[in-house]
Amino acid sequence: MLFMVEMDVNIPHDFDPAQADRIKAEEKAYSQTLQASGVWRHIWRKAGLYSNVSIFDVESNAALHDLLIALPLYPFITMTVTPLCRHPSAIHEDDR
Ligand SMILES: O=C(O)C[C@H]1C=CC(=O)O1
Repeated sequence: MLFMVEMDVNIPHDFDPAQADRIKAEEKAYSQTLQASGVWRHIWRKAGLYSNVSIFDVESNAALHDLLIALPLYPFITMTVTPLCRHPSAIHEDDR
């Protein structure tokens, strides 16, 4: 099942910068592990924003939920989740 997830990150200005850097490093490692596994198919920065748009390929809504709430930055992220399905004009076989 494919989902588009838009993540807007908002770390409070008074949050300890060293702690923020540690959480960001954990987030990067977590994200790259999931990308390598194929579950986190795409991640794009929204230009000019501390936001991304990502595509996940997971087995179920519950699997996506578990994956998202485990994000180290989760407490600082506002998310919008959109289920996706294959477009009838798509030409790439993996767009499903
Ligand atoms: O920077 C972000 O967009 C937030 C988050 C998502 C993946 C990652 O490495 O950081």
